[in-house]
Amino acid sequence: MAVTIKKVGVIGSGQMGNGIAHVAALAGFDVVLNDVSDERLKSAMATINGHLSRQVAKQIITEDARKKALDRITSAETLDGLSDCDLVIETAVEKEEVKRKIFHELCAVLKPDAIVATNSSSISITRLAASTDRPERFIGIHFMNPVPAMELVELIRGIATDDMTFDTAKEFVGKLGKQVAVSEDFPAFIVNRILLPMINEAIYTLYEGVGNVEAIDAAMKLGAHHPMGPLELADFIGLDTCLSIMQVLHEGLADSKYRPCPLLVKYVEAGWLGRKTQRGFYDYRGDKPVPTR
Ligand SMILES: CC(=O)CC(=O)SCCNC(=O)CCNC(=O)[C@H](O)C(C)(C)COP(=O)(O)OP(=O)(O)OC[C@H]1O[C@@H](n2cnc3c(N)ncnc32)[C@H](O)[C@@H]1OP(=O)(O)O
Ligand SMILES: NC(=O)C1=CN([C@@H]2O[C@H](COP(=O)(O)OP(=O)(O)OC[C@H]3O[C@@H](n4cnc5c(N)ncnc54)[C@H](OP(=O)(O)O)[C@@H]3O)[C@@H](O)[C@H]2O)C=CC1
Repeated sequence: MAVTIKKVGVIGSGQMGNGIAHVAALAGFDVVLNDVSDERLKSAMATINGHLSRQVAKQIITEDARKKALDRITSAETLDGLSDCDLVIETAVEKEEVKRKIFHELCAVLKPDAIVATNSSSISITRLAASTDRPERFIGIHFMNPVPAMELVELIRGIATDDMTFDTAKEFVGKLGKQVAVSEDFPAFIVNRILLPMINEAIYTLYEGVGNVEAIDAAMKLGAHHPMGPLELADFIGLDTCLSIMQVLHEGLADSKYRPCPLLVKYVEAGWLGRKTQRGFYDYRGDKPVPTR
């Protein structure tokens, strides 16, 4: 049986964190948003306001709903501010050691009956659960990017996740107006097991000179009706996140077909992480994106 969720904590206020805070506040939940710096939190609040305002302009929500949603979000620079949340969703960077450290610190201050979730794109839910004091109350709630626009959320149980936690997470996702797909706890789950090898292959296609950035993206947009080309989508997801997911697939499934393309590694090493750093397969610093290869 599900328990009632009223207050939701979100750890990490990047593109996924601000999207999750946005949809949760709009659905009537109180939200506490946490990040490592005040500057990050201020920028996330401005982004959320911008996205809500766009929804007002498109008459998807009312001005009153925008104001009420913003009022429901508070920010917290430390994890202490999340202590009385009923559900905490971790959505910091896709690095296992960072997530484990967060869970260790969070569990020390969080009320014992609260549910802890991760928005990880790929990492074992069972392994992350083992770094908490409550593996039975731990679950993967994997949102898609951009959160306000995408209909799907994957739910992933770890080996110890109990039925109450699963039912509560399912009910929570339903209240956000999203559909659930249940995935077993395998590397990268369902969507990224399929999507990321396609993106990695597009990067190999570029690396081997089969086509340039423009040709590859046009081919998949016009030839396969994808809403974004694979390289544009990689920049949108974040090349650091794409590389981490490929590494989890490669290590977790021990199959060379998941080898991250060396060109993806090179872009990440250069700090060209896509839209969030203004440069990736496209350069976003001008009026319109310009391919970098
Ligand atoms: C990596 C992982 O772990 C898993 C993943 O998320 S993989 C990535 C999955 N996502 C995708 O594949 C996205 C593919 N792209 C698309 O579907 C579309 O290009 C898109 C929905 C992003 C934009 O669609 P579009 O028709 O070009 O733009 P537009 O009409 O302006 O926007 C459609 C909606 O998206 C919203 N949106 C667009 N970009 C947004 C952003 N960056 N942040 C928040 N919302 C955004 C708009 O507000 C709009 O919502 P409303 O209808 O509620 O106003
Ligand atoms: N991008 C995508 O398309 C999707 C991503 N995800 C997953 O969501 C998570 C976040 O991704 P995304 O939002 O794209 O990443 P971003 O890089 O946009 O945001 C991550 C945020 O977390 C912050 N952060 C880092 N360490 C901590 C910490 N210890 N405590 C609190 N905040 C911290 C970062 O701050 P700073 O930058 O200062 O380090 C940054 O603000 C990842 O696990 C990713 O795999 C899931 C679905 C889709």
